[in-house]
Amino acid sequence: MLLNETADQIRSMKIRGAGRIARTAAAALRDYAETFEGSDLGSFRHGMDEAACTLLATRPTAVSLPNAVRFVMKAMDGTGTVPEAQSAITKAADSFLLSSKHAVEWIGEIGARHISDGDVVLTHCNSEAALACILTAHRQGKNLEVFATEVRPRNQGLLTIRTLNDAGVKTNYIVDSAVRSFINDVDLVITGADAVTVNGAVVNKIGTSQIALAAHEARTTMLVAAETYKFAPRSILGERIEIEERQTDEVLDPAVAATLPHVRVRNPAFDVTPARYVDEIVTEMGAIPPTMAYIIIRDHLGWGIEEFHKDFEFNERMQE
Ligand SMILES: O=C(COP(=O)(O)O)[C@H](O)[C@H](O)COP(=O)(O)O
Repeated sequence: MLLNETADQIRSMKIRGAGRIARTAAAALRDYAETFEGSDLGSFRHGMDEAACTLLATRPTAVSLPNAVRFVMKAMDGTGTVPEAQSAITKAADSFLLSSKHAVEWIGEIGARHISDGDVVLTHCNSEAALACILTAHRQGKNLEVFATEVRPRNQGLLTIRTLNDAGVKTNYIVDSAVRSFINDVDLVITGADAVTVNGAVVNKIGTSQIALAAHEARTTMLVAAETYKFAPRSILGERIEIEERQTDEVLDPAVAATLPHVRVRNPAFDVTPARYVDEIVTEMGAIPPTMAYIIIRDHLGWGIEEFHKDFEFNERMQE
């Protein structure tokens, strides 16, 4: 697929979910690099910067996207020829794809240990990482029941219930506003994440923070399943995660909206759950308290403060 087509598919949400978006972007950069013909390293780098920019502009919230793009682009550092740079990019992209796949598998294993036989689990949206925990526990023979929300307005819950149904997991499908009515029947909430900030706040599908509040009030455990490449390095510098606000026609038919001149339709796609409402974040490095986010960013992702200078140079180059 051409890079612009890939970008369109991410923008229109044909490809969605933070992990998939990141893997798709890494593969798109690799494929784009391989199509370059010529020997001028400057032109190659310029083309790669443009491709990175195109991908980064698709959706603003999932931090897995800039983290994946940076990981792949950084591989060009120190290369002296186009073939060298191409091969470094291919290697980095392939290594990201493999480690991302393994991360989800590990999260499944670790998350499944938090699920006991007979548990009722509630999940929101359609998260590979959250589903990995549920499906691993199911494969281990634990008897589970799941509540899955509808996820207005894009109904990602449909994807979730199909997957759960295909695996033979007993599932209840509920509208988003029914969460509080059922929360006392639930032992554990597991969601995914689009971003985790340095203070342990979790950015995920709109409605997650309401579910976390309901879980907190009911003393129901709230787990977040997230690969470490969803942790947001730039939040160390106080940079906020942009919450994507999508087109209003996803919420209300434009013909109806046209009859309501005093009504403004709002459609934020994500919200922020403060760390105090999250019991643990299940990463491929283990389950951690959300307050350990800084350690993940600094020690595991390797983002010391000096890295921001390099990152700044990269951003400057991309804006040229
Ligand atoms: O909020 C969403 C998807 O939102 P959208 O449908 O708007 O992309 C998912 O919970 C996270 O991205 C985690 O998913 P995963 O665990 O698969 O990375």
